Amino acid sequence: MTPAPSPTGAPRPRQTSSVVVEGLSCELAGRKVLSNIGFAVEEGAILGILGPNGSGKTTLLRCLAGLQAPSAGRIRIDGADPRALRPAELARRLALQAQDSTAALGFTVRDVVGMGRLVHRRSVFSGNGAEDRAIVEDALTRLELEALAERPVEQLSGGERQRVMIARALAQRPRILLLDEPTNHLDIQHRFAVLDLVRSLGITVVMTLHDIELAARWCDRLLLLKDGRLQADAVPEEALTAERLTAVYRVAAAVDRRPCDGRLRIDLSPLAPRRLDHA
Ligand SMILES: Nc1ncnc2c1ncn2[C@@H]1O[C@H](COP(=O)(O)OP(=O)(O)OP(=O)(O)O)[C@@H](O)[C@H]1O
Repeated sequence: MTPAPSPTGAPRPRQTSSVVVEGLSCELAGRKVLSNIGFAVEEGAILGILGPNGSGKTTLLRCLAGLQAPSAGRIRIDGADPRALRPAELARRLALQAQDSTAALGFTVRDVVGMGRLVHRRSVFSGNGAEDRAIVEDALTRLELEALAERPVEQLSGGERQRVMIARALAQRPRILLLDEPTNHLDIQHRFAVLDLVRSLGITVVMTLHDIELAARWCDRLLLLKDGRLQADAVPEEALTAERLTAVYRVAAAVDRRPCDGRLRIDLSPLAPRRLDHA
């Protein structure tokens, strides 16, 4: 997959924070699923969110995208509260690739990627300009979807559909990209390719991931969540200690660096089974 240009061409200098979260808590169905979360993402940086199932990763992304109201705290997306922005204005600032792509069923791949351009039109009924078409073709090419462009999305495999949803988010040409487990259906080659592509965009990216080594390799900073609470907010080398991985994931962990390139090597294995004491 070919790296995409940032909307303005060259990657922007990393100076200001494009995402700022302070004291964020969120309740769903009367249960607190995020508690007092705070962090900032520098413009152009990639933030990875890690944590076990149910730790609040998707809820945090939904809060950033303005889809979920916090019960306390403050979120700023390029200086603005996402829930105070008009939908079109918010969509020009950020794009969310969600895990659930059922909204796209019944459309071809090209149509679905083209939906990323709708936010840039005055009306959904206004014409599909040459620039829009070129951006859609570019996104299809970058995600290696040209051969699938006329196929209905419901006929695609899980990994192909995942690439379509990423292409749609790219076609939106946002300043901030939110990705919810962008690699979970992808084979290893496409995982690397998609993450290389994301890295090459030069825009701010916040993504949830389950693969800890991929997160360590492609993210500038990592958040670790457990039960809705922040356990770490640091560069991968500092966030991913063996003690913290054991505490967060309840697995045995060993972390060292590969001699060949100095990258983090993370070895996880089950904890010794606990004896079940029966009275
Ligand atoms: N609409 C909802 N109503 C009530 N509870 C919800 C709702 N959505 C999520 N939850 C709960 O909130 C908690 C956090 O869910 P969330 O989807 O954010 O976790 P996650 O870290 O993304 O999990 P996973 O790794 O399994 O995708 C979970 O306990 C989940 O059951």
